[in-house]
Amino acid sequence: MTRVRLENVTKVYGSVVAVDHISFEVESGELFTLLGPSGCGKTTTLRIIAGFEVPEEGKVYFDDEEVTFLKPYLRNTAMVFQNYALWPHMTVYDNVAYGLRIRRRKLRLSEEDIRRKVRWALELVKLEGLENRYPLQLSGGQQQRVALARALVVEPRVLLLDEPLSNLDAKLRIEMREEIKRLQKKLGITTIYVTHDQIEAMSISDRIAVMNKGKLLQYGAPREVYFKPTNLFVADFLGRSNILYGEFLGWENEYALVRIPDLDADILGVSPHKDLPRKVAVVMRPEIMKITESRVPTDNYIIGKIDLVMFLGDRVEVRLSTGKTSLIVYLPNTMYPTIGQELKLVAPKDNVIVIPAVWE
Ligand SMILES: Nc1ncnc2c1ncn2[C@@H]1O[C@H](COP(=O)(O)OP(=O)(O)OP(=O)(O)O)[C@@H](O)[C@H]1O
Repeated sequence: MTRVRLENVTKVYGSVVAVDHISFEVESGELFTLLGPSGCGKTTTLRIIAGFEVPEEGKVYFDDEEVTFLKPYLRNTAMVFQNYALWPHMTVYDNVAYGLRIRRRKLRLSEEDIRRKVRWALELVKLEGLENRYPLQLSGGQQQRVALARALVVEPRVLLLDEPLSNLDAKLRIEMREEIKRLQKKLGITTIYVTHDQIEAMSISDRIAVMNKGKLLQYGAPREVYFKPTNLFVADFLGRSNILYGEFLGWENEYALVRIPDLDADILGVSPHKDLPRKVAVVMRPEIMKITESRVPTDNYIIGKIDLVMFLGDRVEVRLSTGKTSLIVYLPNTMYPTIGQELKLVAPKDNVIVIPAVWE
């Protein structure tokens, strides 16, 4: 099992800083996800770890060994690509065996050893019986399984997955992400996963690193990053948020008090920052707001009128018009809200997040 550490890594293409002084550590056996919008530098970071790219600055370590300049084939990583990158003229068996055959001498493998290992990998990804098919005779999901088997068969120190589910339909994506998570836990391979899909990232990862414009903005366990975003980009990119701008008035015990002109009210919330500037943003997730029957205003009391109702199956999403703004609120699917209905809500102050009002 291998720890992966990046120290201050920077990669520049011409005038584009693809990766900008990034540092993080992936623990041994962990599933670590790089999450961010297109072009934020996720793939470049992965390619640096694989050794396909050499950074201009910074260092990469596998455990305590520096590998920044080590050739890719000496790192023993395996990569799975979005487009599978299977060899169309080779059968499933030969695709999976390929990595073993090129290492055959070094690893002193007999044809029987190879057969055993290929069988093991195909069993892991549930493709037994399809050994003699060609990639084009397989569905997208099956092709992705072959790609996964081909990566796992060499028993890599580090498994690198670059948007592996992007080409699959929604249902299959959910099925495969479950399977990847199960497999990864079973084998305990240190895995670095790249995606722009925040739900996929939260569901599959031990920890997530959120990137934007080449920079790593925050990393932590999914719950930590979701519930305690330290900046506006993370709050907005991960999950859905109501973001309201206001003026920080000071601390009331451990709570930040914020005047919000759009609500014509003061809101209390918690902050991951000890010091807050005057201009702040208040983040309220749509699911934190609770209906109250109280007419007596309490902390973080919000009253408004519903102007849009959307039934989403597992919940009802409403738009609540309040003050000069409109909030997204999730209600249980047992409720039948209607347009024009008045709603009285409380946003529990421990679930309201206050952060500086800057987008970086
Ligand atoms: N070989 C290259 N030559 C020039 N610019 C590049 C090269 N590779 C990446 N870039 C640029 O570096 C930036 C980061 O690209 P990267 O592919 O790492 O982003 P990404 O987050 O993986 O995006 P996507 O999800 O779209 O693949 C982008 O602006 C991209 O255009």
